[in-house]
Parts: sequence; structure tokens; C-alpha cells
Amino acid sequence: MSGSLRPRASGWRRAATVVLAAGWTRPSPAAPPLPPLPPLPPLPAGGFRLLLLQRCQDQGFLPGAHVFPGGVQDAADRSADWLRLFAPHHGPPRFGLRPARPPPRPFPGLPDADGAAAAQPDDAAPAALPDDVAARVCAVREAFEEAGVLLLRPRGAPPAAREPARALPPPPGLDAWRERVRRDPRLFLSLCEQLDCTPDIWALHDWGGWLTPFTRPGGRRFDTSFFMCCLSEPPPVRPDGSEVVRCQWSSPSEATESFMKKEICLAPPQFYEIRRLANFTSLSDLHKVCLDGTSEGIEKWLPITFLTANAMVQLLPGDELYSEDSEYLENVMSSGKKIEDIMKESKTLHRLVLHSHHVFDIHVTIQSKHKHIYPKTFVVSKSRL
Ligand SMILES: CCCC(=O)SCCNC(=O)CCNC(=O)[C@H](O)C(C)(C)COP(=O)(O)OP(=O)(O)OC[C@H]1O[C@@H](n2cnc3c(N)ncnc32)[C@H](O)[C@@H]1OP(=O)(O)O
Ligand SMILES: [Mg+2]
Repeated sequence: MSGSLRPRASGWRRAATVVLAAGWTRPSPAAPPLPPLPPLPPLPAGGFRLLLLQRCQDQGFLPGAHVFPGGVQDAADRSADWLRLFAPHHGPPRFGLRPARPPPRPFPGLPDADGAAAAQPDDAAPAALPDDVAARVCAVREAFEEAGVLLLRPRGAPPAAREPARALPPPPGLDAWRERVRRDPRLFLSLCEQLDCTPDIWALHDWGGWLTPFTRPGGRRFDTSFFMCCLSEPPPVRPDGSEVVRCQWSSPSEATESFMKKEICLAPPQFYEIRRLANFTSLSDLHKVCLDGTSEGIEKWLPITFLTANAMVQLLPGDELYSEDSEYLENVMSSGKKIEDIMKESKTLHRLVLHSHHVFDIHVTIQSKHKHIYPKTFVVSKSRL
């Protein structure tokens, strides 16, 4: 590894993840209904599937869980060496990306992610890549390392396409390159050079961000930017067989169903994002929101863990119990009451209720800010508890 950004004792590691949503024209396998869930509706024409990767069981974080491709930023992702690859067509300050959004309001007392350069103003000297470009390079590299998907664009090709993107077909020698990049992330730039491509940073749209909540002292914490990439069709996916052991393309309702049937494990942010994506019936609707929504602020959230007598709650900004008190950077809230009683007392809700590993409810009654699309309230039948 060239310079993985290691955590400070109290720091988050800066990370990036990309939700790959691919247009899907293949028939959906008939999923047998499982009472008391309603049967899955057929996937509408123009529907999409999301790429989920299963992490290996030996992972120190989220072992065995299904996640979107992603990982920790490496110093190589923001190297000034990228500047010559993006030149002469793209360069500082914005590399052809739309104007920078207002930065998300930080949680009081939140330390910067360790090792990450301070956010550069648009007129900063072009010493290295700006944060939002480096985060996209990281997500593209991780998608290649973990899934063998190359989100690259030939150098000089116009970036402002209104259509969903296409991954680059896998070139010969892909596996050998992948192994080299896994050992040394600096070599991702060499691969791009050899293919005369740049990371397709323009196909990665701001989607949100999650900071790992406090659950226990010493737990790993990530400051993860989420990007959305709409692909016209699913590219071939080859899990690396080490960090990632399996992959699947699932619609939001199929992923929800698999999770509830205990076929897959999801962490709260992934479950929440999958339910958010259930708002969209077609890839073109999703892609339109990605293209249109880019002038609005994007929200990055630090959930607060609230332990009740019989459930764990992840409180999100806007919920009436959410408190921007730096106390909760390193502590949980707790109550001896049962979740049912707490729910009866609450009206303004933005929370995930974790009844068990496979039974999560989402409650959202808050109004959307910045055109942000929230998931709909999703409550699992109590007979499943
Ligand atoms: C109760 C509520 C708790 C929560 O909410 S938890 C939710 C936390 N937040 C999120 O999930 C946000 C979204 N998550 C993500 O994007 C990613 O999962 C996240 C957090 C960035 C983690 O990225 P990683 O995949 O862990 O990072 P990475 O790809 O850079 O590093 C890979 C790590 O995997 C390790 N690894 C690779 N191959 C392995 C193998 N064969 N066996 C065991 N470990 C292996 C590798 O050493 C590295 O580990 P390390 O983290 O550097 O210690
Ligand atoms: Mg990873």
C-alpha cells in the first residue's frame, strides 16, 4: 500500500462508496411470496438493479455483510500525478464537475478524517486533487479492486453526457492489473494511463454520506461519501475472491426481501439507502434526479445510537430525539423504556429501529430539505419479530 490513511485515536477514516444502479431488461426471477409480506411486484419496464458485494467473513468491519463497492481513501487517490492524466481536457478547479456544493454542516466537535487534506477552495493551487475529485477516484478504484468493474472514460471524451454511463469492457490482463493495484493503489493511475482513460468522475453523482455512529469504544469509524452511478446495463462483475466473496444484482425490493429472509446481511446505512432507492421505478427517473439535483446541498449524517429496552435505534438528523451534542460522538443514548412506548411518545421521526439483525424499521415524518429524497416509512410486520 502506498499510503493508506490510518485513523487517529478519535478520528474517522475518510472513505468512498459507489452505488451502481444498472438498467435491467432481463426478466426478474419469480420470487415466491413469503407470508405475511406482500408478493414482490414485477420489475417495471426500465427498472434497475443495484450491485451488492458480500464481504468475506474474516473482515474486521461488517464481516459477511452485503455492501456497495467502496473503501478507505488512499493518498494515491488525491495525488497531483492525476493532474497530467486529466489534462489537457480537464483540470482545476472543477475538473469538469459542476460547481461545488455548500459543504455539509459538520456535527459539532467532529474531528476531520485523519490524513485527509483540508478542503481546498476552488482557487487553491493545483497541488493535488480536490476532496470531491479524490473521493470519486477512490470509489472508482475500489469498484475495480473489489468487483473488477472499470468506471473509466476515454481521455478527451465529453463528460457531460445526459445518458447513463457504461463501464469499460474488461481489457486483457485485468486480473493481473487488479492484483497489482490491490498491492499498490498508485498503480491505478498507471492502468488508466495504459488504457488512455481517466476515472469517470462525471458519472459519479453526489448521493449522500454516512459517518459511522458510536456503538462501542475503539470501534472502527468511517466518514464515507456515497456516490450514485447509473449504468445503462450491468457490466460483468468479478468479485476479487478475497475481500469480496460474492456479488448480486438486486432491485431495491429484492434486496429488502433477501435481507428479511436472512439471505443477506445489511448494515443500517445500506438498508436505508436501498429503501431510499425504492422510491424510483426506473433508471431514467433515478438518473434524472442525479443530474437535476446536483446544485442542491447533500447531506452527510452521523447517526446517534439510542439503546432502548428491546431495540437499538439509529437517530438521524431531524428526528425529535436527535441531539447535535458532541457528547454523542463517543457515547450512546439509552432508556429503560420499550421501543413501542418511545414510539408512542414521538411525532417528528427520522430513525431506524433495529429490532434484530434482520428486522429494521425506518420511520420518516420529516420534510425534505435540499430536495433530498428520504425513504418512505417502512415498518415490518410484528409477527416477524
Ligand atoms: C449499529 C450500526 C453500525 C453501523 O451503522 S455500521 C455502518 C458503517 N458505515 C458504512 O457502512 C458506510 C458505508 N460503508 C462502506 O462504504 C464500506 O464498507 C467502508 C465503511 C468504507 C469500509 O470499507 P472497507 O471495505 O473496510 O475498506 P477498504 O476496502 O479500503 O479496505 C479493506 C479492508 O479489508 C481488509 N481485507 C481485504 N481482504 C481481506 C481478506 N481476505 N480478509 C480479511 N480482511 C481483508 C483490508 O485489510 C482492509 O482492512 P483495514 O480496514 O485496513 O483493517
Ligand atoms: Mg472495501
